[in-house]
Amino acid sequence: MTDVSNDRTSGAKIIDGKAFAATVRAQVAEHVARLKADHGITPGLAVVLVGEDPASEVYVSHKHKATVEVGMASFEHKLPADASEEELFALIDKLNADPNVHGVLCQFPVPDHLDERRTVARIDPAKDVDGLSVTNAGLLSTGGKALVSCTPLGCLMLLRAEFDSLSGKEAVVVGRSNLFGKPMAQLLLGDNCTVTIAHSRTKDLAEVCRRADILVAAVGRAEMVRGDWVKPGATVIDVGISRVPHPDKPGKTKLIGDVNFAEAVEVAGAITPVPGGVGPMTIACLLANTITACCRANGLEEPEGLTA
Ligand SMILES: Nc1nc(=O)c2c([nH]1)NC[C@@H]1CN(c3ccc(C(=O)N[C@@H](CCC(=O)O)C(=O)O)cc3)C=[N+]21
Repeated sequence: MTDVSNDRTSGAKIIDGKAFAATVRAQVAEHVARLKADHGITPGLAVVLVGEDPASEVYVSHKHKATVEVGMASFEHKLPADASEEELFALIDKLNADPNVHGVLCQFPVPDHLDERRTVARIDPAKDVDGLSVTNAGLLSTGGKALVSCTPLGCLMLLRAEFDSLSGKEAVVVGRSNLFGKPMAQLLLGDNCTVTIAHSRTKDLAEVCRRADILVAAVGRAEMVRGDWVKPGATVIDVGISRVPHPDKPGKTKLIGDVNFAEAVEVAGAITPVPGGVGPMTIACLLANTITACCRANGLEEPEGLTA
């Protein structure tokens, strides 16, 4: 089957995350223009990259480009792979204190001699646009005004657009990371879903997944979720991004998700593709979080629709 448009007669609706992300970025750009015109404020995002991981370099350059495109200030800081914790923390302290920087993100993974938990803890929670700090995770789970981790926030936006209401839906999140699974579960709970967090030790994982009206796969294992794990008509959100050798183009790679797309698309009601699904939403939500942080820092009203 080659037709992947939304009006096919069989198979699932393909959720176009790339197009949705473009609308989010356009909203962000409008707010940036207003902040500049009405208040003389340019929202700024600082990204810190330690070491020379090629995948991370690509992500960071995508983030930089997207930031500049919406009219924000982008501050890129690269530290050598052998940078000490003192050097990294000195940089984070400087960004925390800089009034032109409203969001601070340290790209992960960091080299082994550095500690992600300690790094996140060093970032001012008000600038923690990854939503990873203990403060933001705690605010999210207690229904407060958190900065919410970008990928789960993007998934929530896609899901809200698919349904009139998420209330009462059976949601299964496969994966329990602090970066994704846990905040995703909290967001779905906040929208009144019945939430199950499944993971690698879950008994009868396929059976648990088959209960889901909303199945969110973030296991980190390529194509692990098979077609017969999907309840007919379910909405499937694929958070996986594995880079594998391209089957037809020697020397090239391709991205695949945690869901076996070809199988699942025949069963699901709606499904996100990889690429072009969740990934672009992550970057759009990073920009959205920077606006939110900027408005809060300046005591201004927050834009609607860009937060949870
Ligand atoms: N502190 C931190 N925060 C992050 O949010 C973070 C991180 N570290 N480390 C790495 C992961 C990964 N990540 C992605 C962002 C965009 C795409 C994205 O735009 N993907 C496109 C395709 C891109 C391509 O073709 O390579 C898509 O799925 O369509 C994917 C993955 C953010 N991460």
